[in-house]
Amino acid sequence: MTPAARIAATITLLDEVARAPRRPADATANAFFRARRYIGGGDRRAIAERSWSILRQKLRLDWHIEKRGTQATSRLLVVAHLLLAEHWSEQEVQQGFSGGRFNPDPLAVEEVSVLRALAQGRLIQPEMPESVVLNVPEWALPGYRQRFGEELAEAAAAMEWPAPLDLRANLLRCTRDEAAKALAAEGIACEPMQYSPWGLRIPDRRPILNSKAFKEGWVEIQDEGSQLIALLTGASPGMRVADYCAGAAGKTLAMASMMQNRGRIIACDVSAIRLEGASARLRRAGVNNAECHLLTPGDRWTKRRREQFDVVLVDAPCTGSGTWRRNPDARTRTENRDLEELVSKQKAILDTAGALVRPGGRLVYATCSVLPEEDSMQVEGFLERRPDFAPLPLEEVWAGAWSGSNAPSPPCPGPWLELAPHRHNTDGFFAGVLKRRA
Ligand SMILES: C[S@@+](CC[C@H](N)C(=O)[O-])C[C@H]1O[C@@H](n2cnc3c(N)ncnc32)[C@H](O)[C@@H]1O
Repeated sequence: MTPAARIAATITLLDEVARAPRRPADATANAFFRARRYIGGGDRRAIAERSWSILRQKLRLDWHIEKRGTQATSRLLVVAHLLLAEHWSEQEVQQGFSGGRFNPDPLAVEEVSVLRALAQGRLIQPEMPESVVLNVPEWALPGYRQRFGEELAEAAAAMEWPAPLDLRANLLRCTRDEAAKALAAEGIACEPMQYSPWGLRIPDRRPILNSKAFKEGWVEIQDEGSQLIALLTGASPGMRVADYCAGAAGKTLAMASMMQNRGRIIACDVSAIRLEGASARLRRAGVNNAECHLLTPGDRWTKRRREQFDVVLVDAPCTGSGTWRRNPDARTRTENRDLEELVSKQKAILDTAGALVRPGGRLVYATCSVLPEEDSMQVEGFLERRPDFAPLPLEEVWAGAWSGSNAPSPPCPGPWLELAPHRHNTDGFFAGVLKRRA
C-alpha cells in the first residue's frame, strides 16, 4: 500500500469506530481487517498502530480541531495526528490526501485551514484543560486524583505506554520453565514475571497465536494483574468455586490450574457469547473441573446455591479505567452516567454473589478500574451491609498464596491489591479479599 492508501484505510477504520460508539474499538478493528483480508501484514500493522495512536490521543486531537471551530471528523483527526504526533510537514500531509482510486480525497478548503493552523503546533499546549493535558477524561479525573494523589501525572502518563504481552503458563499442561523453553524453541523470547508465579512476559509483544505452545494450551494470554487476582482467590484442589462474572473465563482457567483440575468451578455470566468463548478456551487448556452457567433474569440458580461455595470471585463489569494502555478508546467510550450505572450494578452483583459464600469462605471483589468508587468504596459499602464479612489484609493473603519460601514482597502496601502501570507495569487492577466469619 502507498502511504496515501494507508491514510485512506485509517480514515475508513476510524469512521467505523465512530459509527459504533458503544462497541470496543478492537472488535471493530478485527471485523474491519477480517473483511479486508487483502491487506498484508505490514500494512495492517501500520494502519492499526496509527489508528490506535489516534484513539489514544483523541482528547487532545479533538481539542486542537474544535479550537478551530470545526468538528473533529476522522479525516481531520488523521490530519492533526500526522502533523502533531508524527511530525509530517504541511506539504507531506497534502500529498497524503492526493485523491485517486485508493487515496483519500484532496483536503477541502476548511480542512486546509485547519491544517495551516495546526502546522508547527505542539500536541500538548499550556492552555489545554488539565483533563486534556493528562489524557484523563472529565468523568474519570476526580477518581484518578483521589486514587493517585501526587502521582496523578505519572500514573496518567503510564496509561499511554505500550503494554507488554503477558502470558500465564498452564500448569495443567506444563511448568513455567517448560512453557518458556517451548516458546524459545519457536523463536519467541520471554522472561519470568516479577510477581506472578506462572507468568511469562514477551516484552516485544511478538504474536504467539500461531505458536504450538499457544495452540496446544501450554500458555494463555493474561495480564500479570489478572493472574494475581486469581492467585488471591486461594482456590485449591477440592474446593467449590464460583467465578461469578466469568466472561471468557480468563480467571476460571487460572483457578482450574491452581486447583489441579480437582474440585468444581462454576463459571457464570449474563453473556452467552462470552460463555461460548469460555467453553472453547476451557477445552483447549485441558480444564475438566469447570462448567459454565448462563445467568438469566429471574434465574433461581443463585438462590438455590446460597452459602455453598468456598470461594466466590466477582470480577465485576467496570469502566476499564485501568486498561487504557490496551483499550485507549475506553477513555472516550465511557461517560459519567455509565460510571454511575456501573457502580450500582457492581453493588447489586456483589450482594447477590456474596450470598453464595459459605461461612468461613472467601469473597474476592476485583475490577480493572482504578477509580475508588468502583473499587475500595464498593468493598467498604459491602462490609457495612454485611458485617459477617471482614477484610483479609493483602499481606496475609499474599503470604498464604505462596507455599514456598521465595515469595516476592506484596506489590503494594495497604489492605487491597491496587495495581497501576506506572508502579507495576501491569494494567490498573483492584482486588479486595474478604472472609465470611465461620
Ligand atoms: C471484567 S468482565 C470479566 C472478565 C473475566 N472474568 C476474565 O477474567 O476474562 C465482567 C463480566 O461481567 C459480566 N456481567 C455483567 N453483568 C453481570 C451480572 N449482572 N451478573 C454476572 N455477570 C455479569 C459481563 O458479561 C462480563 O463478562
